[in-house]
Amino acid sequence: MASPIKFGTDGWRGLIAEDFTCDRLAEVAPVAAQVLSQLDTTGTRKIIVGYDRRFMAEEFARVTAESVCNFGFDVDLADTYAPTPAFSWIAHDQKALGALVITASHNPGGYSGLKVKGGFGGSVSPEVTQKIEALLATPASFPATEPGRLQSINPWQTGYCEALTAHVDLEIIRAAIAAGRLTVFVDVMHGATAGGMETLLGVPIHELNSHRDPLFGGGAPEPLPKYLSYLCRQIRTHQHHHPQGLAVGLVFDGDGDRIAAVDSQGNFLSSQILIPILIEHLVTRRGMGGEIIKTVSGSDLIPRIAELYQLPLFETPIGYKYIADRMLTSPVLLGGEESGGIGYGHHIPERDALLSALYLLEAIAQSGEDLGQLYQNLQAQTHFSSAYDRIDLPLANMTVRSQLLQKLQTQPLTTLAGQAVTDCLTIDGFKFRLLDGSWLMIRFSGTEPVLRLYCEAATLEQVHQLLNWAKDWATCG
Ligand SMILES: O=P(O)(O)OC[C@H]1O[C@H](O)[C@H](O)[C@@H](O)[C@@H]1O
Repeated sequence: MASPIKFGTDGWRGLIAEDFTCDRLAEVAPVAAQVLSQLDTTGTRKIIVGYDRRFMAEEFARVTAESVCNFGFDVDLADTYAPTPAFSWIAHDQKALGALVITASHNPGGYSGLKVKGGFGGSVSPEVTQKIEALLATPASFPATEPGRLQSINPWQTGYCEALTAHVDLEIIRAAIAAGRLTVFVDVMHGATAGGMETLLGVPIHELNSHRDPLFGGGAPEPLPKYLSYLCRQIRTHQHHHPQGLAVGLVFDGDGDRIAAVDSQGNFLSSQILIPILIEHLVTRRGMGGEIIKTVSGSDLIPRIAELYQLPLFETPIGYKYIADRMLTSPVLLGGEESGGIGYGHHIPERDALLSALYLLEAIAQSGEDLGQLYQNLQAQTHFSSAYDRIDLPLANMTVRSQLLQKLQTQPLTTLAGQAVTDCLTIDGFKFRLLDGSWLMIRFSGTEPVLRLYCEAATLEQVHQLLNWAKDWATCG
């Protein structure tokens, strides 16, 4: 039986042909458009419809566009895939009501989804998605109107690419590539950023996993080390043969709003490391400032970097919508998430992996230093070094979920792997601080049926010890 239509951490996701069907989409999309129009004060009727490279993405986008059009909205329907942030940018640039994007982001190939972006250029707030859910539960009949107009657009030719490249010194990046000082590998994970970096840079780069594969090689288009062994090997081999230059690997998720990287030694760098590197770059080489936003699962290095550069810090639950909300009211430099979403107050209130990639290339080209080296410099400056990892435990069913939640609520953990808990933060999930400064967080995903276990400690050994403890706690009843 299909699951009820629920909006999670970002959008409505579902298994294709089971939960996520054309019929249900044709119901949800016009309601989402109506709710977006209720927020509008300008009188526009324009909605942008975009999609990623998943199974049937074009067909789902057409159903979305036509169903929305039938309710009197004017639709700009993408004629090809593009990253989700491109559609957020277009919605903002075109002063549209918002964008409806067919994507299940980083989820495995069986899933599709619908992300709802506001005309301000980012994810709508939980109040908005709750309103959509409420209207779906009690279908109100919307007044009949003349159908709107439907036109197609090429999302790559809307000004989005120029908006990104305007933020960086393209010439210095191109010169470093041309001189062999910098070699760029990009793993697009078969997703919607395919071709994107080459379009932006205007010079050839090494793009991996470019072809469309709706099964994502049997994994998921999520920038995690377990999917990146091929990229790491390519980089190590390249560096071995070209030791005089620096190589970098940039990795994007299925819809281009998350990023990770690999340094020239083939080491994986998650956004826990990239966020500090990007803050340092924007502050020291670009002379920028503003507030830093992190989610509760962000590394402890982030507050230390904020302190180093005397930047205010703000912490939110997980979900970029909370960061976007804050960006709309405060002068924010950067807002970033553990899962790889990083965005900038001077762009749109949305994560944008391509812009982060450009900034990272600029940081390497300007400093002449490898990403791994830039990270080590920051560790030395803040006198803080740590290791981080996350485990995602599949949940057999909703009963297991509620049992675990009840256990967390009724039997508070006071020690963890033999260490005393000094604090428990419940902004989102349960984040336990331990006596030695390490932390472990237990939280249910809002996008897939998994329990996430997050941990940061002084060494990777300690991280794995704590994660194994948590895994046993979660699985041993
Ligand atoms: O941990 P989850 O609830 O699955 O969320 C993981 C991620 O999902 C989506 O991509 C959201 O847009 C992100 O903001 C969030 O970090």
